[in-house]
Amino acid sequence: MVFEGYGVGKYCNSHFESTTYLLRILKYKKPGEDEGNINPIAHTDKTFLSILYPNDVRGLEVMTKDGEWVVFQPSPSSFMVMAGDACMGWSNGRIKACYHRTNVREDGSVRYALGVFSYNTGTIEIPKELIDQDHPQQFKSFNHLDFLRFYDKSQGRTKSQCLIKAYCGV
Ligand SMILES: O=C(O)CCC(=O)C(=O)O
Ligand SMILES: [Fe+2]
Repeated sequence: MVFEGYGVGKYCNSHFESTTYLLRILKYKKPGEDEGNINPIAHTDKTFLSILYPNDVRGLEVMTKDGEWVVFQPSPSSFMVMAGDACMGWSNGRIKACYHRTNVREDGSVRYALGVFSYNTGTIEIPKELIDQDHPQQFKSFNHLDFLRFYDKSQGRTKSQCLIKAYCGV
């Protein structure tokens, strides 16, 4: 859908042939008084796409482009699809990586979510159709798995920042 929406559907097959998925069960709760912050700090995912299916406990918060935090309202019939850093690189910055955090506020509530995270095993290149005078190239081609290694090494120092610019920004 995303590829077709941008008129680059012809690259879809080759992209999916080199896509791999990670399925995780996530569990978060409001931290106890002596626990500090046990939930993920604000971040962008390092994925291409992340798909979340949570239970009915609220907690996922997403930052709007105006800098406001909004709480995602879970419903049994909805999934949350978020662009990660790799999608931002691939789309030449047209699709922004979603800045989000988990913040369970209700005492005793436990948030469970199923997360499907997609990664590309090859080199990600911006489709030439997405580069023009109005949209000059913002990212060099990059290997997604090498980008994850770069992220791993920068843990703690830059964990909360969108790293894709630091990694392969032009
Ligand atoms: O609370 C959630 O479901 C999202 C967790 C999250 O941001 C992540 O695992 O990257
Ligand atoms: Fe996340």
